[in-house]
Amino acid sequence: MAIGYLGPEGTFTHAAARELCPGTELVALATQAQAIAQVEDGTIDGAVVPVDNTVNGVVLPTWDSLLLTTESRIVADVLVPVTFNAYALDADVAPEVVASHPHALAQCARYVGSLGVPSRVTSSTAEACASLAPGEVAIAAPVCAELYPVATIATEVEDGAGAITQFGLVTRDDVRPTTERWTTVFAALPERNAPGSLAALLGPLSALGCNLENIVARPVRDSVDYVFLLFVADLDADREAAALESLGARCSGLSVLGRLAATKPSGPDGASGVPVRLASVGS
Ligand SMILES: O=C(O)C(=O)C[C@]1(C(=O)O)C=C[C@@H](O)C=C1
Repeated sequence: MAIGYLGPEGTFTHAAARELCPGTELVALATQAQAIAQVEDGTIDGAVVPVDNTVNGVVLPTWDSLLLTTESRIVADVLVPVTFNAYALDADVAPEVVASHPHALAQCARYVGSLGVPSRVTSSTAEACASLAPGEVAIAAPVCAELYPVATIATEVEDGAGAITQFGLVTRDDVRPTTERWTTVFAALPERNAPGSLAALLGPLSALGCNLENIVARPVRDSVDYVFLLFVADLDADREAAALESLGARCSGLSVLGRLAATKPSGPDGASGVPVRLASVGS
């Protein structure tokens, strides 16, 4: 059993993979696109990928990669609190460049701006530490202080405390999480050439008592069409079946990209999925 993750060691995805798949062989890969493609073609048994972040929203490269698959879907998930430190090879560094994953640079925009130097985008936060050059500052997880030969020059450099990233386990098995309630992610291609086709697709969901929590439009490759990612929350099995039937009758293509547990333990205060997101937005 081998599970891929966005490497190298010390990424937030690595932490999520250890939580979701304890005792399993973990394989470091360069991108989540590569990880999902390797699940799809059977090279690996599963992959852990970021799906949503309380600051940056849905993680588009993950969903765009899932849209290219036919067998793979998200079968389990976990929330990981995200906090960043700044590292350099030398504690007395005069910063010339700041390096990290684009999501990390965005979540630490104030600190990054205060350095007043150009950014170097890396494939992950830990990769910034692994490839750190003299004169560079890397932004990465606290655990990187133990994994890489770096000096910590600042801690908790994120703009706002309490950010959380949700990670999903992608496999080819259609195994539901052991919960009664979950958010199902449907990819639906409505019949677009008629006025009101999107409203016709979505309207019946409310009559079925389904909570449409989020909707994201993504372009369909090699076409002028868009596919809509529908995050429908608080579904039990019956309601999910009814939602599938209703959507299927009103669109030209439909697939289930995965199920995310609506309520799960995690976060420093033991708070749960959706309520955490709402609480952090409101506070
Ligand atoms: O670079 C990492 O450490 C990752 O696991 C990726 C990732 C992301 O894609 O959002 C995960 C969590 C953080 O929000 C920053 C980066």
